[in-house]
Amino acid sequence: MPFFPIFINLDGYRILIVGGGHVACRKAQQLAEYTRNITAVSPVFTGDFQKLKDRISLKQRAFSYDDLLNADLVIAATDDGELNSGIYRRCHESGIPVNVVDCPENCDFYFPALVKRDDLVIGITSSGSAPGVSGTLRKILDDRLPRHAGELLSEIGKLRKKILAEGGRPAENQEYSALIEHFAEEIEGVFK
Ligand SMILES: C[C@@]1(CC(=O)O)c2cc3[nH]c(cc4nc(cc5[nH]c(cc(n2)[C@H]1CCC(=O)O)[C@@](C)(CC(=O)O)[C@@H]5CCC(=O)O)C(CC(=O)O)=C4CCC(=O)O)c(CCC(=O)O)c3CC(=O)O
Ligand SMILES: NC(=O)C1=CN([C@@H]2O[C@H](COP(=O)(O)OP(=O)(O)OC[C@H]3O[C@@H](n4cnc5c(N)ncnc54)[C@H](O)[C@@H]3O)[C@@H](O)[C@H]2O)C=CC1
Repeated sequence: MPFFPIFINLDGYRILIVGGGHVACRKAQQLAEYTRNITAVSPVFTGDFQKLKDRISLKQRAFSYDDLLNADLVIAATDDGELNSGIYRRCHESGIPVNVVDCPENCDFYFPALVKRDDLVIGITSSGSAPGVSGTLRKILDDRLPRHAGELLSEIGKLRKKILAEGGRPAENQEYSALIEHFAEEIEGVFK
């Protein structure tokens, strides 16, 4: 079965990343765009990972199972398969959602490839079939999607809020429909 995409508000989630390598770093870079409450534990962090130190709490030591006591969402991203499976089992016992990077069967949730323009977020998955394909499609969309798509969305969002505050219905508002039409034309232009 394909994976179902769910977009989560990460406010209030304490996220724990176990591992400090290439894969853990990619997960950390993604998550850091959506929340500040991230801790990573690893005896060694790559140079790119260390660049995130202002946004992520880096604990330079081996993982301890006690680390799970302060976590609501866990990413097991070490190169130690046995440790990753152990983290999976303990998270399951404790009811903590977990992503295990070397074992799709041991994942409660999966990372998508992401295209982001402010609040506009496109998530892509191959449902585990071939993650490299998700990354390739992400690059194509990211190159084409206009940089200002997020600003256009923000403008439309502000109008929608105003209409709702005045007791109106966005779907019946001409200015709102015209802005969405303008948005569609801008996007369609680059995909023709
Ligand atoms: C199940 C999942 C679990 C999860 O990690 O959440 C998973 C699992 C595994 N990935 C593996 C390999 C690779 N993964 C990538 C890249 C990405 N992987 C991502 C997600 C996911 N990967 C989830 C499924 C999502 C989906 O199906 O779409 C992306 C989309 C998001 C992200 O990581 O942020 C990100 C692209 C981001 C971008 O470019 O935008 C590359 C390419 C590269 O590194 O450039 C390779 C090498 C090429 C290849 O194999 O395709 C392996 C084998 C490891 C080994 O060989 O040891 C496993 C384990 C297994 O399959 O057994
Ligand atoms: N899901 C995905 O997107 C992908 C998953 N993988 C898998 O991800 C795994 C990790 O790959 P890389 O990041 O490239 O490896 P890496 O060798 O760059 O990093 C491994 C990290 O694990 C840390 N680590 C090891 N023992 C630890 C412990 N006891 N406590 C805390 N941290 C510990 C190391 O310090 C290191 O930072 C591999 O098993 C690989 O098969 C690989 C590519 C993509």
